[in-house]
Amino acid sequence: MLNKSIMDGDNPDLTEERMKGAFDTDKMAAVIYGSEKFAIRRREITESISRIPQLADSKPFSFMTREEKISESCRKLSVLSEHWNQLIDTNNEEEALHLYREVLGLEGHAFSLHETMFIPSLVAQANDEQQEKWLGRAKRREIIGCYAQTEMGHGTNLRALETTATYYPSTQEFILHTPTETALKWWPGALGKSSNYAVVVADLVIRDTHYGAHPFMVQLRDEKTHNPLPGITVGDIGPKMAFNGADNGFLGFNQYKLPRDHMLMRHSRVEENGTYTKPPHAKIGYSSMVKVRSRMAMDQGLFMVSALVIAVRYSAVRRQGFLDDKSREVKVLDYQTQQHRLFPSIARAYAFIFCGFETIQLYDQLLIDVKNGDTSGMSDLHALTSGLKSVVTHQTGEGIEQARMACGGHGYSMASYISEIYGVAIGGCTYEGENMVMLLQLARYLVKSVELVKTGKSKELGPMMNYLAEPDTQIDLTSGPEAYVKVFQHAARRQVWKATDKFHQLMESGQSRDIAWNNSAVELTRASRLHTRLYIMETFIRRVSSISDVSIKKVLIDLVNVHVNYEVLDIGTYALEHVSSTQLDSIRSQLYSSLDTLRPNAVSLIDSFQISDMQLRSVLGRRDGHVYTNLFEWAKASPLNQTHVLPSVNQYLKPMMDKAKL
Ligand SMILES: CC/C=C\C/C=C\C/C=C\C/C=C\CCC(=O)SCCNC(=O)CCNC(=O)[C@H](O)C(C)(C)COP(=O)(O)OP(=O)(O)OC[C@H]1O[C@@H](n2cnc3c(N)ncnc32)[C@H](O)[C@@H]1OP(=O)(O)O
Ligand SMILES: Cc1cc2nc3c(=O)[nH]c(=O)nc-3n(C[C@H](O)[C@H](O)[C@H](O)COP(=O)(O)OP(=O)(O)OC[C@H]3O[C@@H](n4cnc5c(N)ncnc54)[C@H](O)[C@@H]3O)c2cc1C
Repeated sequence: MLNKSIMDGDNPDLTEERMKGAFDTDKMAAVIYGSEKFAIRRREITESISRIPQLADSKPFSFMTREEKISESCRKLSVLSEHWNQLIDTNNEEEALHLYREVLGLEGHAFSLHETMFIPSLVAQANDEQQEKWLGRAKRREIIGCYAQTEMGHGTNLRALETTATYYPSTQEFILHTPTETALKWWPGALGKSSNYAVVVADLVIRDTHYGAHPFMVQLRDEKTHNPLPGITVGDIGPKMAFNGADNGFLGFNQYKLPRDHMLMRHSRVEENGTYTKPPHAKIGYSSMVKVRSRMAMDQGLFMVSALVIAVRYSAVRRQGFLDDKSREVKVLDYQTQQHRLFPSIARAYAFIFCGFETIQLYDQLLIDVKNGDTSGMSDLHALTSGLKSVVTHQTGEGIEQARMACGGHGYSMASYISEIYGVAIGGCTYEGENMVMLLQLARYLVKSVELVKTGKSKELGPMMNYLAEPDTQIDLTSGPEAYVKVFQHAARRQVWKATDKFHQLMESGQSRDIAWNNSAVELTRASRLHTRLYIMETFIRRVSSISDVSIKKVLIDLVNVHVNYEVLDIGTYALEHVSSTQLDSIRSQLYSSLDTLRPNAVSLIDSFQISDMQLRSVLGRRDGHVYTNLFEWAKASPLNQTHVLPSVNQYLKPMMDKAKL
């Protein structure tokens, strides 16, 4: 059996799709998740979870209030605490994240930031003694932590953070203080009600000199009573667009005393007498953000996949309208428009995940290098992950929204769960650096790269930048995916140079650097997007070329074909400089035929992600495809349907109607 999801009693339309798949979904899972070993571990973990009934949702999540969601996730976390060691290798971050996704889903929970930012901050920023003191406790979950950086008045511009940490040599203490309302920490996940510790980012002040943002380990709540400690104001910021299982919070300090050794001192130090040692790289304190950004291609790829699993499975069981055969309605997945809506997103999701593996490894390597005193890779990874987080979050948002529309009316129902996936994923456009701002960070790097080329220093170009120095060449579109890479290189190179030239010309015309930058910003962000999309395409092709299994490689080449054709058409206005409109027409025809080629493998391609029904929380996306019966059951479970006559009818509608009858 090539598609391992085939089960007796499933919806025959889905079974038919799974029979059509031309490759082994377990083998594809090994490619997606980086190794056969991890793909197997994922399945084992999912299987073990299913044997612990207390880990199941106690009722449909969509019908829960915010308080119920928070209580439910805490209940499950306490059940999990009895099983951690038997379920996962607790030192393996990917296993832990899989466990969280399966059991707790995506709406957030008390440990939302503990694994993703609190522990990584201690790993990257705390010195050995500090790690000895806190890291073990954090890993054993004796304490719950979060990452408190953003303030009500400033998230983007970290240099303007108002919270101060003033050092007093006389007492060898810092005083943490929130001088204004806008200085309140605002947004940190799991801060409001769950965390009892936080890595707090504050402006370090010693003898009236401001040294800028530095991280501090701060206890917020009493470990016995969980009450806030004196001098601390903390609470929940209220409901959000989505992610309402998490208690994003506010935090204020009133002259709160903190011992000297609570500043995280791996890279910068404050001695007892107040002498300050600066870090080996000015931005090393920003590393926790780079860590999360380096994960975002993977995490966003998986958000998009969840929506696509739902939309593709549903499209294979939803029948509406006719093609040739007028005796039976067709699966909506057979419509070219439906394929055009969904398949390019499947391709992007695969591409994002392959990029994600690469950037996660780059971050892990950077962490080792920095520990050994080598900070030279920081700028490259900062630039790469800044662009990547911006492009993948934006395209993921687009892909999920198309997946929702592809499910018609039922996509709009919470039974599909796609709106929740969208709401959580789209937050990624904002958190870890607002997308425009991060595109402009990459643009700084691109402009510097062009300046290197212009001044004859091309040899100093960073990784992935050599194409900026190359001349335009003739493109032979029949020579395979590499030709499409060339189209992207041409378009990206032209746009990067154009934006840089504009910036330079504005400065030459007398504008200050900052004003010239602002007046070139839209062109600069365009350059960053093209450069990043080129990186995604190259990574995708490189990864697929490295695969040896013939059937897996074949279907992934089909997916690459969808990707490259779609992407080049999508940047048509830029590509037109290098590709004629006749050539674009031929790319369009190739895209349509590549959609056709991919069609028989669509369900197997999304099944390969092996996302469980428990994690998916979607009636439309059920693995067994029994959508309609379960849709009715789901609606019957609505709290509104627990009584025939609502109190509001008796109180308002009935008297109103009765009065109208008089
Ligand atoms: C993992 C999640 C899994 C699932 C998700 C599920 C649900 C979601 C749940 C929760 C969300 C999770 C996490 C969210 C947490 C947060 O949002 S934490 C807060 C994040 N905040 C930000 O990202 C703030 C963004 N702002 C910045 O990073 C900086 O302010 C800035 C980079 C924009 C500017 O910094 P400045 O200090 O002012 O520097 P600059 O003058 O612009 O640049 C000077 C030079 O420094 C280089 N540089 C900047 N940053 C770095 C870096 N990190 N590393 C290396 N170099 C850096 C910059 O490029 C400049 O270089 P030049 O050579 O050009 O001078
Ligand atoms: C779901 C979620 C979870 C979060 N979790 C955390 C957390 O755990 N910890 C934490 O500390 N924070 C967290 N945050 C906060 C988040 O990191 C910030 O909201 C984010 O960095 C954006 O900053 P901002 O809100 O100040 O946006 P702003 O900077 O105010 O953005 C507003 C507009 O101004 C534009 N803009 C701002 N500066 C520039 C510029 N220099 N050039 C051009 N345009 C500019 C932006 O592009 C945007 O269009 C979270 C946010 C969300 C939504």
